[in-house]
Amino acid sequence: MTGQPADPAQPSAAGGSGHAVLALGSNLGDRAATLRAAVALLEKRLGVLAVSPVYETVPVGGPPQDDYLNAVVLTRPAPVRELLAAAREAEQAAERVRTIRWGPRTLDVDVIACGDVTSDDPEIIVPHPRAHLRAFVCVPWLDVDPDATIPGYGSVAALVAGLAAAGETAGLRRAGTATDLAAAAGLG
Ligand SMILES: Nc1ncnc2c1ncn2[C@@H]1O[C@H](COP(=O)(O)OP(=O)(O)OP(=O)(O)O)[C@@H](O)[C@H]1O
Ligand SMILES: Nc1nc2c(c(=O)[nH]1)N=C(CO)CN2
Repeated sequence: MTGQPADPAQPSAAGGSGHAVLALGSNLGDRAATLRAAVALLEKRLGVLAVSPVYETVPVGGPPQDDYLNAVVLTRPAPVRELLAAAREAEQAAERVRTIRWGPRTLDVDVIACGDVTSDDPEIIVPHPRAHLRAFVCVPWLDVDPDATIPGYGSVAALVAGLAAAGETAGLRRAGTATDLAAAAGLG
């Protein structure tokens, strides 16, 4: 934590009200270690408020590739460009190489939402335009914030129910406690 009150609902003039939501994914290299390092970096740059359980997930879209570890992190709110900069810094620290769209990667960090803030800047679209379609985002997000909503799409609980009914959650399973991310954020 950064020494400020850990209240996710605290308003912030810098980044709108509420907290920011970042989604992490890794399917190359030591996936669990990569996620832990990313959470530690996000703690330093933004201040981590909560981390979800880690899920092992079947790849959605893209070429045939190995399974992912996915998790969601809640951070303090910040301007969306700052959130993107922290996400990119974490990806660079993991030596991410961009090749084909939706191809395998050491680390992907997507900015999913930040309270009720919206951005249509193509460099940083908020809420993330595909978040509501992705069980590997919505399921861990719901775990860590049961009251979550996506501006324009409604409650994440309802989205997860719809994804489950469509069979989209079948490719997710909780990873073991060895991948727990809380310690990496200093959350004990
Ligand atoms: N909310 C956002 N979070 C992260 N990147 C974003 C966001 N909105 C737009 N972008 C832009 O998307 C571009 C592609 O990002 P990236 O290569 O991580 O895509 P991807 O993770 O493969 O696919 P997807 O966007 O479907 O998750 C980046 O240049 C980035 O600036
Ligand atoms: N299971 C899973 N599938 C994906 C993921 C991901 O993180 N997990 N990320 C993608 C592009 O961001 C495309 N497909």
